Amino acid sequence: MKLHTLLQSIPMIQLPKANPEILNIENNHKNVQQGCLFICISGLVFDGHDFAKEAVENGAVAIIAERKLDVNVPVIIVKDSKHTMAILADRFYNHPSQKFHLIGITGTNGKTTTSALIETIFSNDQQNTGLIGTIYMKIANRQLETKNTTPDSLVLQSVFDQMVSENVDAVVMEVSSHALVQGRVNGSDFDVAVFTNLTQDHLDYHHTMEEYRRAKGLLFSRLGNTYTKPKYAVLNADDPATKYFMAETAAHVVTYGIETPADFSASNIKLGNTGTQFTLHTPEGKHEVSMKLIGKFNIYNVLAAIASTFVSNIPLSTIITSIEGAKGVSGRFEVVDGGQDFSVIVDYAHTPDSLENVLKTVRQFAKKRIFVVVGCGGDRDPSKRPLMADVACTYATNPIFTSDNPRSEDPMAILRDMEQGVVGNSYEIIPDRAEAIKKAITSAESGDIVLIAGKGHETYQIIGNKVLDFDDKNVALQVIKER
Ligand SMILES: CC(=O)N[C@H]1[C@@H](OP(=O)(O)OP(=O)(O)OC[C@H]2O[C@@H](n3ccc(=O)[nH]c3=O)[C@H](O)[C@@H]2O)O[C@H](CO)[C@@H](O)[C@@H]1O[C@H](C)C(=O)N[C@@H](C)C(=O)N[C@H](CCC(=O)O)C(=O)O
Ligand SMILES: Nc1ncnc2c1ncn2[C@@H]1O[C@H](COP(=O)(O)OP(=O)(O)OP(=O)(O)O)[C@@H](O)[C@H]1O
Ligand SMILES: N[C@H](CCC[C@H](N)C(=O)O)C(=O)O
Ligand SMILES: [Mg+2]
Repeated sequence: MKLHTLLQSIPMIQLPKANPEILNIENNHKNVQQGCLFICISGLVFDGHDFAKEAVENGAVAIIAERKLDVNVPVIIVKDSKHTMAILADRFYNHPSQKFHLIGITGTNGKTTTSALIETIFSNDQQNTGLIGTIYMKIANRQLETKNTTPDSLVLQSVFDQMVSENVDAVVMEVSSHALVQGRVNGSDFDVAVFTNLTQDHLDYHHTMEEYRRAKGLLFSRLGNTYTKPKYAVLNADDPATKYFMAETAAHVVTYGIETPADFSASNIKLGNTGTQFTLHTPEGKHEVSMKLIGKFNIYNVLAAIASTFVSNIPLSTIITSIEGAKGVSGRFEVVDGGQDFSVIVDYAHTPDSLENVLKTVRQFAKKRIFVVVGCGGDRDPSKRPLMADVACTYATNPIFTSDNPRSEDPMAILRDMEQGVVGNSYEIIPDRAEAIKKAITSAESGDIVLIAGKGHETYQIIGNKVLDFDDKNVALQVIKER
């Protein structure tokens, strides 16, 4: 595409005389090749403007920047290069998200689980699907690795483009609050926006819960109806933030809930340790549902998935059959069975609310002791550390505090932050995660439960800037074998 054609999507800019063919767009100078448009982003760690010269040496034929640069290719000055990048990427790939049905999910917990359920429902409706989220991206039958839960706009639009090429009908994606603030999804044409819940996380980045809520709200405030294409905001009626999102959105509001009257709700809930039953209420009547997913929190995820696929015109019978057959997601309340006579569960709870939900669920079935192995991520919201430690001590009989991706922080300093939340309860500190898991599993006896929280599907432990192989499930299985 010619530079001038691409730049038509940006208002009030000074068009350069030169009009080179743009073969690709890049924001990391290391990836720049001949014919690229290089976009300078001032990030939190680096300033892309510092790499403009190297980008030109690598073959950049034009540059988008927020200030003048001394380079021998055209420089187009914009107010906000991150925002511009999203708009240009959408234009470069010819507006791919307008060519399929796009569902975006935001919320503190439950995004990955709900997106997996939605993807299963669309697949069972014989639709070709795409998925973008924490664990992986999927284009039809191809899986790709992800760096972020929501990729930056260049990666996102390029993946959307590949989805269009592979005739994908419906795409479900997790939309993180970081992504909304950083404009990673600007230019993406969502048809359905889903809200799971809002509880404390990421205050290192958003500072206050109000700011965090405002970030999540961007998914709904940018969603507006048009005559030809209705848009839906699927909101959790039981969460107080829903009132705020309702006021923000121009889309049709569809609600789900358990405690508060809603368009989609659940009653007669029976929570078991191998499955869950409930009566589902929908605008098309009520149905008995029996599913394998465990815990009240998963009823919320299921209701969100049911509501968003219902408004996407999937028959209710297909939706219910899919929910009843759904197996759950890797590292989310995943049972580790090495033939032992006590339960071992690996779960991705890494916020106070998710840890509380999952421990409350475990308590409902616990006959004897509950061991919980838990840590808190380094370079992430430090204010959740004492809260998570308090939750662990409140609901588990044998809490063991350990490390969970300490990153650049001293693991002991993170553990000391956790200890601040504990008053009077006993706990153990074992900084080495493998040792902590070993201690819990070797101490457990028949009828006990061991919950290993925080890393779920992750296959690494980040210590300093080293990414070491580490998998809670494998470590647990190994210890069970050696017992
Ligand atoms: C704090 C944060 O969100 N950072 C994100 C942000 O990075 P940044 O703006 O700081 O970028 P930077 O590294 O300073 O680089 C600035 C510019 O210089 C360029 N550069 C940099 C170095 C170089 O040698 N050459 C070069 O050209 C970079 O390509 C970039 O364009 O933009 C990048 C691209 O979108 C993200 O990958 C990066 O995520 C980092 C890795 C991260 O850890 N983010 C986490 C907190 C995050 O985003 N999490 C949410 C999930 C939360 C949840 O699920 O609850 C997510 O969506 O993943
Ligand atoms: N609806 C829910 N409400 C509260 N907690 C939940 C809910 N669903 C899942 N959880 C808990 O949160 C953990 C993470 O779930 P999931 O991966 O689906 O959320 P996520 O929003 O994608 O998280 P992340 O933002 O880290 O990617 C689960 O392992 C479980 O402990
Ligand atoms: N999306 C979350 C994942 C946290 C997972 C936990 N294992 C950690 O490293 O803190 C985050 O980036 O905060
Ligand atoms: Mg996720």
